[in-house]
Amino acid sequence: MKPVKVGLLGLGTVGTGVVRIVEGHQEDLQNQAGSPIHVEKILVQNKAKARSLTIDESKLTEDPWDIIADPEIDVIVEVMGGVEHTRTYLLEAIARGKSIVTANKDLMALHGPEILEAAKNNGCDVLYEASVAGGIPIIRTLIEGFSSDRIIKIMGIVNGTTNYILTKMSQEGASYDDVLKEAQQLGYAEADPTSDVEGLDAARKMTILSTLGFRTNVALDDVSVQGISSVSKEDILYAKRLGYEVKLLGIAECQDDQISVSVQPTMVKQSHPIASVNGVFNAVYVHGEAVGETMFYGAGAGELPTATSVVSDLVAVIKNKKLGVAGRQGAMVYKEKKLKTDDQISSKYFILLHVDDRAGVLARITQVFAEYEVSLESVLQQPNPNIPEAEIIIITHDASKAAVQQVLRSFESLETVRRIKSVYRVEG
Ligand SMILES: NC(=O)C1=CN([C@@H]2O[C@H](COP(=O)(O)OP(=O)(O)OC[C@H]3O[C@@H](n4cnc5c(N)ncnc54)[C@H](OP(=O)(O)O)[C@@H]3O)[C@@H](O)[C@H]2O)C=CC1
Ligand SMILES: N[C@@H](CC=O)C(=O)O
Repeated sequence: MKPVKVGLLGLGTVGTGVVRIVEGHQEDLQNQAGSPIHVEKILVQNKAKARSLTIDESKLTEDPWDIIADPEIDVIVEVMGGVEHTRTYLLEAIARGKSIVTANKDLMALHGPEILEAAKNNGCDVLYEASVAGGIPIIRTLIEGFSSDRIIKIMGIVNGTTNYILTKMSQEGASYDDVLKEAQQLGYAEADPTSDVEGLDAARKMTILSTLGFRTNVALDDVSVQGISSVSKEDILYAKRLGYEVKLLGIAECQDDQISVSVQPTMVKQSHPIASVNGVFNAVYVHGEAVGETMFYGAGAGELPTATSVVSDLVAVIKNKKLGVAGRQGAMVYKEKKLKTDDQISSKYFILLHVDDRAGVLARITQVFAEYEVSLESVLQQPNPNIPEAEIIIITHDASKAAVQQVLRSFESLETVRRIKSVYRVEG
């Protein structure tokens, strides 16, 4: 049986897992794909680097064209990361008729439509299951499992690094910097972890999920993004006392074909299943009009979980080629994009203020909420021994983002409000 020859771009955390699974599960993979699968050549930056697995050195190359231009290579598996040069390599490979498997959410969020169009025009597949939520098969689920439904909400913990950091801060009182270092050592964080902690990695993943879920071309610029660098241990403790956990949540909603997509630290009610997703685990909650609420859970990063998704895409690509259906998926994106305005985006909010401790202050504050028609679920005023002022903790009912922003602007010019300490969206 003629083997399928794979060119692997990258032999880091994920690439190493891909080699281990292709070698370790060869017999099963061969039975499913109908051919042996050989990793023929591997692109790395530095051939001399020590590797955590034994590899035939003659397979390694530092020249991408050794792989892209090799007519013997059938499929390219891209697990090297990066955007511009990677886009060039993949478009060149597609132009030569090679199908692609990639774990690269940065690339797919920014250039997905162009790459998928090129693949379709050249009769190739581009599959990218590992690009969102590591080992959870959420992309296949959105494309196939929910093809019959209309999705109204996708809410996810889609970044393992930040969930690992928030969990350790919440459960062990660990410091942000120490846990970030740990996440880097464990291979969860991106080469530049700023994209994890500032929410950009999650925003890229939400761009991909909302495009597939709502069947419209969501762009990265459509996603409002806030990371976790402003989350303090104090906020986490407050959340706990009130029955919430702080999570970096991606939230995509669609009502009457109007959508909103955001990523922000969010207070999630402890009774919501997503609140108990801890460590490097990810979860994606999908609410469909017909199916109701569903949730998908698993490891969101790391060598073998991510490689599992990559290799299952590889099997799918090989099967499609054998069946003669490569590059012939139906249209996944066919609706005109309509974005909600801030007036139309609604949720509950947690607001923590430091205020002067004197008569009439609470009344003045609640009056501001009333002026902008933001109704309140609970208000708690208490002294804080660590500050000279009093604290007011407010949880609103559902309110528009625009109205809450107006309230916060009013507080900035209100003399009795010394500090707007924290503001969080609330879910659950
Ligand atoms: N780590 C994870 O858990 C997950 C990662 N991903 C995505 O998978 C991809 C790979 O991630 P990961 O394995 O963690 O990355 P690593 O940094 O661990 O590995 C990158 C690999 O690519 C090689 N490489 C990088 N740039 C170049 C270049 N310009 N030319 C040649 N080789 C290059 C490196 O070579 P060398 O070894 O010589 O340095 C290395 O082998 C990224 O897109 C990432 O976002 C997706 C889901 C989870
Ligand atoms: N850095 C990412 C890796 C997977 O996509 C994460 O932490 O989730």
